[in-house]
Amino acid sequence: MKIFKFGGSSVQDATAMKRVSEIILNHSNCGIVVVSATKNTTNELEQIAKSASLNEVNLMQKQLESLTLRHRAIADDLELDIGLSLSELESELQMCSQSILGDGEILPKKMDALYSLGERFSSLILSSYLSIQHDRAILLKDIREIMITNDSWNCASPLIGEISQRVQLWKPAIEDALIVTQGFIGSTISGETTTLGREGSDYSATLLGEAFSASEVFIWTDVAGVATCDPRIVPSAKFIEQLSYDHASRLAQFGAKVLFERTLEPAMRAKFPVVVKSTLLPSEVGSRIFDLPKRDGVVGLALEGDILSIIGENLLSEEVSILNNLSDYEIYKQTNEYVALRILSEDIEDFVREVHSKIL
Ligand SMILES: Nc1ncnc2c1ncn2[C@@H]1O[C@H](COP(=O)(O)OP(=O)(O)O)[C@@H](O)[C@H]1O
Ligand SMILES: N[C@@H](CC(=O)OP(=O)(O)O)C(=O)O
Repeated sequence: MKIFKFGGSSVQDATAMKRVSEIILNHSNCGIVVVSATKNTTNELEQIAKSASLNEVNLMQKQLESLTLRHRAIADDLELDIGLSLSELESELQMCSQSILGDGEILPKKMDALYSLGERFSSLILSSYLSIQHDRAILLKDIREIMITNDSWNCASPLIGEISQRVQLWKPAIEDALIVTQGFIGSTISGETTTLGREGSDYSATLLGEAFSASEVFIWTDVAGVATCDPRIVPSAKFIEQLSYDHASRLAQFGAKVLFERTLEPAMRAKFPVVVKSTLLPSEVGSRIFDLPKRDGVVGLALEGDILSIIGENLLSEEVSILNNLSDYEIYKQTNEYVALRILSEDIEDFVREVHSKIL
């Protein structure tokens, strides 16, 4: 059984949802679909919380209206008859926002309750669309039934033992239906909503992969895999077809936003591959991350603020000496596995392109 995770960019509008449906149709061995909130929704929920906390009621109402209208428009474009279910979520959205009104600050616990609406809207819309497009039974499930975490609001840690017990509840359903559920969100043992950290839906998917002994977890996104650097910064960056868990983890940890930094922990424990693919170009091979033996040399670059990390294996030699020809940086940290530079140049992205062209 495979698990597919679709990020916010992959479900951003009706056209994107149709693409997702097509991909699922072409993969009958997909058993669980994990979905993120539609693109930008989680940021918008943060803006709503901010307006509420500052008691800016009119602004908050405008922001709420725009978010709900956007989701209604996607549902209309897909010709879905889910007005009542959307109304229920909209009421909860109002309630969660009202609960923050005038607080003067955003309490992390209240933010988690509000955050959860993003993934619950997108999963409702996607599952409803899949139900009318597919012959297979489609079941929308609330991941909070099984994704049990501690109460570190906004960046909760999963309770693996608890999750592995709770998945038994879903096992009969998986026999007969394709399950659609939410990434990012979870629940404490006592039933209060938590989240795994911004961008955490990748982690939700691999945690489910571990709990359900999935054969593979696919992360479907807007790029054709993990590249040697963020393609938005370095358009000539190459997609890496095969990567070790360690190298992919390090790229993620040092800023490669394509994967949430803890994504590969469950995959390493349970030893299943994680495949990163593009929803826009599904026929491209993508990147396969597995127990690949390590090879010496540079694997890729990751940028976080003004820190550029060169990731690889046995890096102390020639590769890094190339940097001697460059100015405008200082070595921040250097190990066998990575070299982190603080970029002093005004044009950070230009510096990254230069390093990439010399080193990869
Ligand atoms: N090394 C990298 N390889 C591929 N993409 C990267 C890398 N580093 C950063 N990215 C960025 O990650 C983005 C995909 O992540 P994200 O925006 O979170 O997608 P999603 O909406 O699918 O969750 C890409 O559009 C790309 O700009
Ligand atoms: N919606 C959440 C979780 C997430 O992982 O989103 P995405 O898959 O679009 O990066 C966020 O934006 O933080």
